[in-house]
Amino acid sequence: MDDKTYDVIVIGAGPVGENVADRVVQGGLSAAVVERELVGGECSYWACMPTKALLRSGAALRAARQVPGAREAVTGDLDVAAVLKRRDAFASNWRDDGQASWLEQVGVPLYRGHGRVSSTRVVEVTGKDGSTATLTARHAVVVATGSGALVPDLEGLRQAKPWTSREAVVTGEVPGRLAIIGGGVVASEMATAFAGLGAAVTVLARDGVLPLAEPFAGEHVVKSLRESGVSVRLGAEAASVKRADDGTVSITLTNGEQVEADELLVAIGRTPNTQDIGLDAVGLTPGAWLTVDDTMRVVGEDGALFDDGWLYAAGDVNRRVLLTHQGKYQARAVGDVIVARAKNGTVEQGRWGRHVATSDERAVPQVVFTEPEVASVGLTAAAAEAAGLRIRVVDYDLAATAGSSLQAEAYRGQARMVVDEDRKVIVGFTLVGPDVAELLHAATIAVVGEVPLDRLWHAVPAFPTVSEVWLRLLETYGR
Ligand SMILES: Cc1cc2nc3c(=O)[nH]c(=O)nc-3n(C[C@H](O)[C@H](O)[C@H](O)COP(=O)(O)OP(=O)(O)OC[C@H]3O[C@@H](n4cnc5c(N)ncnc54)[C@H](O)[C@@H]3O)c2cc1C
Ligand SMILES: NC(=O)c1ccc[n+]([C@@H]2O[C@H](COP(=O)([O-])OP(=O)(O)OC[C@H]3O[C@@H](n4cnc5c(N)ncnc54)[C@H](O)[C@@H]3O)[C@@H](O)[C@H]2O)c1
Repeated sequence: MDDKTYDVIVIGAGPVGENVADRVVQGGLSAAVVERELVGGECSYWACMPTKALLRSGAALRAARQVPGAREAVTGDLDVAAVLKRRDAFASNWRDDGQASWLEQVGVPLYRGHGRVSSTRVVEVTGKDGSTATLTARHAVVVATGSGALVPDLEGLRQAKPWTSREAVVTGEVPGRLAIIGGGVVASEMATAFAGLGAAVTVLARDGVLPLAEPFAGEHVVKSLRESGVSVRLGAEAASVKRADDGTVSITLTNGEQVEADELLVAIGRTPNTQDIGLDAVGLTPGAWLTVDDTMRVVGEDGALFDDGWLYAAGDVNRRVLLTHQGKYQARAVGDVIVARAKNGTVEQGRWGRHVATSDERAVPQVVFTEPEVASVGLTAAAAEAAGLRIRVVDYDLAATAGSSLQAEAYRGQARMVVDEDRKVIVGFTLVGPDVAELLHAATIAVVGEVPLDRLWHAVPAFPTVSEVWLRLLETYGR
């Protein structure tokens, strides 16, 4: 490999890193990207895309079974081999040719290898063949190295070789019995997917299911998982794990009970990929999340700007929001602000300015692709109260709209809007129900746009759609 100088060096070509580089180049600077694995990162090959492919066939089957006429046409269960094949295709068969050639097209050189910061604005790249390159940045280095699965220090757990989300996502076989430690997003989605694929699933949800969402979201998901045969053990905490010679995994709970399974998935959150990226070489702490200011520049433990501001961190690694779309939103802001600073342009860093990721604070949309789906944006009622807002909570039964009754028999769901009473705007919105994912963006626009409730009365939902819930919520709130 050769030694080169670029305006910007990005470490990590996940969804965030590749977008930072693209934006920088669009702004007229040069950028290079360093990637140790596959261009496209976790999201493309081990997370968003393949997991949603694993979930979609089951959702389509359930939807057909809920509509008379279609129901009669469905005679069998999921074709597991076909589902896994579709999953493989959505993970591009774990080949990154497509995304690597996109980088080439947009004019971003790719350095394949492990990147480490070695000194101010300098990144050393070590290729798999041991070759090295020294890349120097004129303006900025952006760390976009993402995160990996967190595996806790539980007695016997590592020796039992548990699955993390990666092994669950790539599996070629559906285990007969799958136990899951965790009750968050990964645990809920993978319980839904593997139950649909025929596994007997046990969820050990120490802190409940989807504890950060509105409480009714977790309740709906638990009810539905249980109806599909999943054993959901709320409050159950694993104390130790042992894998027997025949492959059986035994999980001993803190109350002494035992749960047996053929595979164990650990899904309790993420850890930053900062252990071995040279942070120690510049006086930062390896293995820690990188804290940033509003323009994604790394700050020290005291909150002061790190050095002269040459080091940025975007995406999972800065822990602001661990979601692809928010990371890419940060990437657009970071790419643009680096260009602005390099050209001595104006930095728009006020609230909702071009160079800051204001939505990260209170307007993050997320869809959990469980059955039913959970789609939310902004603050839950509890979070809004904790933030000191004077709120009113408005709930509506999603099944009571004409659109939902047409969509499916025995449709179950709920909607909640959280209104800031002082400003009469929506600060949080949650929808739970089949196929609510595509309803979310209207709520995101209402929250980000801080659209006054008075004006929302003029946004008339089409009849007969599930979106009519917007009108029902306003009517419930009163005019
Ligand atoms: C199972 C699962 C499902 C998910 N589903 C969704 C979803 O449906 N929707 C959603 O929005 N989010 C989802 N997420 C979250 C999403 O995957 C992440 O938020 C997103 O991938 C973060 O992007 P990133 O670019 O910051 O990091 P990553 O995608 O982790 O990419 C980081 C890249 O940096 C590379 N890298 C790391 N260290 C180095 C180094 N030293 N040198 C060179 N390269 C390096 C890595 O190889 C990787 O390619 C899911 C996560 C999981 C685990
Ligand atoms: N559809 C999506 O948007 C999607 C899908 C999957 C993952 N993701 C993202 O990926 C990230 C990781 O997901 P995740 O589910 O691993 O993390 P998470 O933070 O969503 O959930 C982890 C859960 O594990 C529990 N927990 C923590 N420590 C534990 C312990 N020692 N024992 C038992 N339970 C414990 C927590 O209370 C929490 O409920 C999340 O930030 C999520 O947003 C998003």
